[in-house]
Amino acid sequence: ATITPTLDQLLTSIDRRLDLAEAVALHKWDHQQPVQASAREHQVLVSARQAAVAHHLDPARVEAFFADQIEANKLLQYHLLDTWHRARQAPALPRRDLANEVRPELDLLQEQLLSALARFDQTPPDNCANHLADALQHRAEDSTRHLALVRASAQLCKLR
Ligand SMILES: O=C(O)C(=O)C[C@]1(C(=O)O)C=C[C@@H](O)C=C1
Repeated sequence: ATITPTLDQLLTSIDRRLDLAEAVALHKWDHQQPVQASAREHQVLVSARQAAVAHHLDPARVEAFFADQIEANKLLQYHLLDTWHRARQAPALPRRDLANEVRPELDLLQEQLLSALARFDQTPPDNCANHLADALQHRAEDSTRHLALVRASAQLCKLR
């Protein structure tokens, strides 16, 4: 299949956000916090909606896109926590504070995601769903990441 650069750039940004799920899950493991943080989700969605206009994007499109990013992030977190519970331990990775380090980094990715989404929406590929499926297969390092990418990109081809 042909590589669609705008799709590829968007998936790279989506992947970067998913990469942070491990640091989030480690913080939640250490501090026995639930994965679900509804107030924070609301903040993320409000902020994304507000930034949509500057990117000439429909706020509803942006909210749906970020809701999918959050769902995919939670999917990875639940999976990681399950793995660590089974092992009775979490990996000895450097810890990063959720509020002071990881969430600000998630916030920084918002702009990158919106730019990439705007470029993608300007020239969506023909046979979008087929292109997407090929790109996801090509990109995912393992079946868990593949599933998370599928979840994160659920509405990408749903263009008005
Ligand atoms: O900030 C957190 O606590 C996260 O787990 C990250 C995130 C997100 O993807 O932005 C995901 C799930 C939470 O419900 C809130 C936000």
